[in-house]
Formats: sequence, C-alpha cells, structure tokens
Amino acid sequence: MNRKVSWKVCIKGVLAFAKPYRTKFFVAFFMVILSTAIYTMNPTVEGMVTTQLADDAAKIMEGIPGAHVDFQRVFLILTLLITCFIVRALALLISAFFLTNAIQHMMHDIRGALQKKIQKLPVRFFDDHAFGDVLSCVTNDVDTLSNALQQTLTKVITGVLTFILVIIMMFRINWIMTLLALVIIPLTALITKLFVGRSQKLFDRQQTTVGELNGTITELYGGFNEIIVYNKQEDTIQKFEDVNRRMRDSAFQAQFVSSLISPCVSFITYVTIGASAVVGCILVIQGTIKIGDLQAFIRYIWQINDPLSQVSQLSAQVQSAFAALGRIFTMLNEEEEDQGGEKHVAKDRMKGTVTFDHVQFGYGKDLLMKDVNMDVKSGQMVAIVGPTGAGKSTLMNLLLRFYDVKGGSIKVDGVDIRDMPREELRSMFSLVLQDTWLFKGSIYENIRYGRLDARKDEVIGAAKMANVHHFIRTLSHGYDSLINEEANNISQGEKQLLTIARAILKDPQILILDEATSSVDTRLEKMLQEAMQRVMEGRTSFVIAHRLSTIRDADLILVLKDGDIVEQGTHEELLEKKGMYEKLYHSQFAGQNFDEMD
Ligand SMILES: Nc1ncnc2c1ncn2[C@@H]1O[C@H](COP(=O)(O)OP(=O)(O)OP(=O)(O)O)[C@@H](O)[C@H]1O
Repeated sequence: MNRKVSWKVCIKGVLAFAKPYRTKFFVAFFMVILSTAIYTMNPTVEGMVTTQLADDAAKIMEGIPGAHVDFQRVFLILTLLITCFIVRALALLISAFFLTNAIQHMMHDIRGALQKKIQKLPVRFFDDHAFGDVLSCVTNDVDTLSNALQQTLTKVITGVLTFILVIIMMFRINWIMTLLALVIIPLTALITKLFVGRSQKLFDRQQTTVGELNGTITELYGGFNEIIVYNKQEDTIQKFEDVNRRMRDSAFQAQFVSSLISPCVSFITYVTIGASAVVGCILVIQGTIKIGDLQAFIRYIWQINDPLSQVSQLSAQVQSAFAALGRIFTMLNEEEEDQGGEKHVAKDRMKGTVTFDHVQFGYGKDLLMKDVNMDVKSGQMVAIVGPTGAGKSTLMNLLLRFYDVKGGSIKVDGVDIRDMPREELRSMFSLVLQDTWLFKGSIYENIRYGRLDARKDEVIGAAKMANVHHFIRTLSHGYDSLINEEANNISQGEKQLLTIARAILKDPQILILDEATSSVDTRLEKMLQEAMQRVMEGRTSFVIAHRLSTIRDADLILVLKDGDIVEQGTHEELLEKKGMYEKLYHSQFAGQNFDEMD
C-alpha cells in the first residue's frame, strides 16, 4: 500500500493519537533530557577527582609543608558522582515507564482505529488491496511505529542532545583540542556514506530474497499434500535449497559490509584520541589545562562517537518508521462506505420483495450488466444459473449493496436500496455460502453469531432445523466443542450445515444460498438439501444453483450469460422456450454442472 496522504496529515494524525497521553510523553522526555545532561556531566566530575589527586600528589612530591591528599574533597566529588549515577538511573527508569506506557496506549488506539476503519471500508476497497497488505498495516506497520517511538525517538533525542552538550563541554576545556577532535565528524560521515550506500543495496537484495523465501515456504507448505502425492519431495528440497543458499549469501554480504562501519569509525576515533592525547599532554605540561580535563576530554571523544556511529542505523529505522506512518495514515484516511439513506422500511412491512429495474453495472469502465430486470415476490424461491463468470455472484453483490448500480435501481420492499440505511438493508439478509466462514470459538458461539441475543434452546432449535444437531451431539464436548482457526477440524459439508443453522437463527426476510457443489458425499448432500429447503421456507430466497434438483421447484429461474439475464421463468416455461436453459438442462444429464457450460 503506497502513501497517498501528505506528511502533514501523517504528523498531525500521530500527534492527535499522542494527545491524550501528552503528560506521560512530557515527563518521559524531560527525564531523557535530564539523564543525557547528567551523562555529559560525568566526565568533567570524574576529571575533578583525577585533578584533585594529581595536584595533591604533586604538592606532596614537591615537599610542600602540610601537603596531603584532601580526602574530604575527593569524597565530596565521589558522592556527587554517585548521586549523578543514581539520579540518571532513576531518570531512565521513569522515562522508560512513562514512554512505554504512553506508546503502548497509543498503539492500542491506532490498532483500534484501523480495525474500525476496515469495518467501514467499502467492499470494492479489497478489489485493489491485497489482504496481506491490510493485515500487515494493522500488525507490522503499527509494530514498526511502536519500535521507532520506543527506541529510535529516544536515541535520536539523546544523540542530538549528547552531541551538542559534549561539544560545549569540549570547547569549555580547550578550543584547539576541540577543533582537532572534531575532524572525527567529517571522516565518520564519509565512511558512513561510503558503506551505507553499499550495504543499502545489499540489504535491499536481502529483503527481496526474504520475500522469495516466504513465497517459497507458503507455496511448499500450502501444497503439502499435493507435493507428497506427486512424489516431488526431492524437487521441493532442491527449490528450497536454492532460495536458502541465495538468502545465506545475500545476508552474509549485507551483514559483513555493514559490520565494517563500526571498526572503521572506531579506528578513526582511536587515531583522534591518540592525537588529542599528544596535544593534551603538551597543554597539561604547559599548564594550560589540568590533567583531569585531559581525561574528561578523551571520555568526551568516546561519548561523541556513540551517536555518530548510530547515525546510519538510526536513519534506516527513521525511514522505515516514516514509511509505516505513511501506510497507517493512508489507510486511516481511506474513504468510508457511506451509511446509506434515511428511508426505513417498517418492521411489519418487511416482506422481502425484490425488484431489479433496468439495472446496469460494471466493476470497471465497461458494463458487465446492461439491462437486468426482475420482480421477485415475497417468499419466492429464485434460482440463478449460468456459466462461470456470468455474473451470478455479482447480482447478489448488488443486492447486498456491496457495489452500487451504475444505472436503473434495485428495490427491496418498494424502497430503493440506496435510500435505506445500509445496516437496515443487510439486517434483512442471511448468507449461506460455499466458502463457509466460521471463527475460532465454540460451535454454540458460531451458530449464535446469527443473533447474539438468542437463547440456548433457540440455538439448539436452529441446529435441529439445519440437520446438524445430531452431528454436534456426537462430538465429545457437544455445543461447546471448539472450532479451530482454520476450521479444518470439521468437514466442508458440516461447516455448511452450521452456517445454515446460523442463517435460520437470524430469521431473515431474504436468504442468499450458494448451493454446495459435489464436494460433499451423498449422505451429507441429502442433509444439506433438506436443511436448505427448511431455511428457505416462508422467505424470499436466491439460490446460486449448480444442479437440477434445486431448480425444478423454483418459482423463478434466472439464466445469466455475460452479465445479463437472457431467460427467466419457471422450469417448465424455460424448457418450452427451447433456449439456453434447455441446452444447460440437457447438458446436466451428460454430467456437467450448470456453471461449467458456455
Ligand atoms: N471484484 C471484481 N472486480 C472486477 N471484476 C470482477 C470482480 N468480481 C467479479 N468480476 C468479474 O465479473 C464477472 C462476473 O463474475 P461473477 O463472480 O459474478 O460470476 P459468477 O457467475 O458468480 O461466476 P462463478 O460461477 O465462477 O462464481 C467475471 O468476468 C469476473 O471476472
């Protein structure tokens, strides 16, 4: 997902999420500043001890009467030093607590906002956004942002502050030595630029190989059974080995080149320290600076080296954090599905009549449906047949207002569905699809999803009507048996029976059924047929049909081809017409399904 909103929007957005926790952020950053200030003070205080001891020793050596080591002053400075350490440790602790607390609350809010947003997105959003992309936005991108705020932000603030304070402290000691030591900055920058440029390319290659490795693993594990059946284990190992080897080589090169930065920067630092020590010693001998100042100065060179050596790593983290920020706020600024009109259908007038009036529709610029008309009375059963890609699912997508018509209108109980609140429209429907959706939870919860306020006896009643009660009873935990995340611990037909029970429980005015294909055994197929007959009783139903048995009794059969209804009528009427339906009908005796026909 690419960023479609400006940085201004992103920054404003992130600040809005941070606002409720501003006091915590303020305390955390104040503590970070305090700890950095103490950190840069330490070398000077340590230097004071050395200077004191050196001065006292010199006086004793010179034999000055009364000369002695001033332990009282030494202890005073050491106490100051220890106090600094304690205060710094406390400041770091407090800042970590408040920062983590504020950031995790903020991430919780961002994840919640993303989830709310996804629920409000129009179905068409998922036509051009991969599911993986959306998933990665809610998980990976929020994680990247969290890490960036948690670690990178503190490191950047500490680094910049340390850099400024250390330079001030160095100038305070001696400006000549400082100018000499500052050579370290352009040299480090040069080395970093040189290596980062190279390692960035290698890291990109490593990332691409990681993507390939993921793809290969998904493909291989996803097709586990097929691979075994086709005896392709050896090929599989070979294929994996190939990507794995490339992964090893690219990871090695990337890591090796980037690991060179640190020793090179350290080398420059050592040379600078050596040079500073020589100049420093001369200045100490001349009496321009104290010995403790020299010691402090060398410690400062180390302190300045720290943020410098982290620049490349930090800049990569900052870049990926900004990329994540861009994706998050692009998602949060996506256009939501409008909630529909204000026209309500009174509860007692909800009958489930459906009219398509000169409907035109296309997913893109071209029209798939040019002129679709139908009139379905309350309680009628409508069968929809046609070859694959004819537009059967599209017809249902329009009825549920997943997409809006481009011409004409669709009316439910006499009201144009665009004038109805979407929620009200959808509350009139139940869906039973081939591609069943069950969630991780008990069977009871899965059926009750149809109507959350249903009593236990109503859930059991629905299961009985759906022919699935007996099956549930055979499970060791009955209605409390758990369905796992992939719902692969029960069969396809049983899953569909459960979704029928869910649909029955909802007691909708209109039902959309995608008839099961031949993937279930004869016994289950019979149970499914029975259950479907029961759920259809007394309500308007649309059945995307694949077999004859369902079609014969339908009140209306719609024959679709290339998006349009080419024939409609009852089974007998359509047979008499001797048109496409008759052709499809006879082809079924030859063993084909309707949707396999052209
Ligand atoms: N989200 C979409 N975006 C673009 N085109 C789509 C989309 N969904 C379906 N189509 C296209 O619209 C046409 C009708 O598809 P539809 O899924 O309605 O057919 P169908 O009759 O239900 O087919 P099947 O029996 O295979 O499920 C097809 O050409 C399909 O490729």
